[in-house]
Amino acid sequence: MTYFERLAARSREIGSIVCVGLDPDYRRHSPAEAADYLRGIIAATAPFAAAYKPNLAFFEQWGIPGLQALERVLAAIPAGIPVIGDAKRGDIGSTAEAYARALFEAWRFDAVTVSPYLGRDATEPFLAYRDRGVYILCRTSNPGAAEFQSLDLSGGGRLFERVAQAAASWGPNAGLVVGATAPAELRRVVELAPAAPLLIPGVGAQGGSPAEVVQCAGYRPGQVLVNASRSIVYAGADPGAAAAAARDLRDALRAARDAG
Ligand SMILES: O=C(O)c1cc(=O)[nH]c(=O)n1[C@@H]1O[C@H](COP(=O)(O)O)[C@@H](O)[C@H]1O
Repeated sequence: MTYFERLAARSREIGSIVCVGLDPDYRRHSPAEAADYLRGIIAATAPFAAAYKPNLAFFEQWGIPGLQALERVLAAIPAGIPVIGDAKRGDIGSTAEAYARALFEAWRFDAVTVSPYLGRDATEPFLAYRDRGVYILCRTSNPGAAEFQSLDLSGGGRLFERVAQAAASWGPNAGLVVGATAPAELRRVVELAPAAPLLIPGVGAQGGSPAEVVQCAGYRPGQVLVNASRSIVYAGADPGAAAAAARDLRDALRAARDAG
């Protein structure tokens, strides 16, 4: 089975399109404590998690002990729950090959995030792993996202629109990252690339609306995956609060589906 088939199966099995982001805050823990803490979060949130998404930066910030923590976190994720390695890589082909080997073979992620900025050849080493998923940054969730991504390409639409059209045709295992904080752009991406699977971060701490996400992108297991990190992992004092936050997000997305 491909990554997107596995994700769809997991999403349907548990009735959730929630991705739980695993981004430890260095101010709160040592790397070893972070691993213990996140293992507790995983145990508590697994019933609601269609996927997990550790962002590598939050582990790399500690150096080697952080990578050891990541190894322990990944080992705690139950088999059958896909894991996205959020690394946002992008480089010339030979370097991209090394990145792809690192993420898919050494770390064994089911999917990764990559930047389209270097062009198709730089994403091919990732897309060559046909059973894995490759989410290409299209319209990000940050306040300055429009600075480049919304630039008009004289007659060719805006840059993120071009990325949506191009990346969607790069291979059956290519998906797009579109932030929940930009609902109009999300709707436009779905118009331009209706078959492209979407990873949608930006609800929770960044303020995006789960209901708007479903209104713009639909509720499509495997094709639409909505990530929240801080608002789940640090929802409260114990893993029970994280479980409640993940469940609430699952329910908000379902309610939007049922209302539509
Ligand atoms: O690729 C991503 O996942 C990503 C893309 C984007 O446009 N915005 C975005 O927030 N992310 C990541 O999604 C996570 C969001 O975290 P919270 O804001 O804590 O929910 C972080 O790991 C971000 O790096």
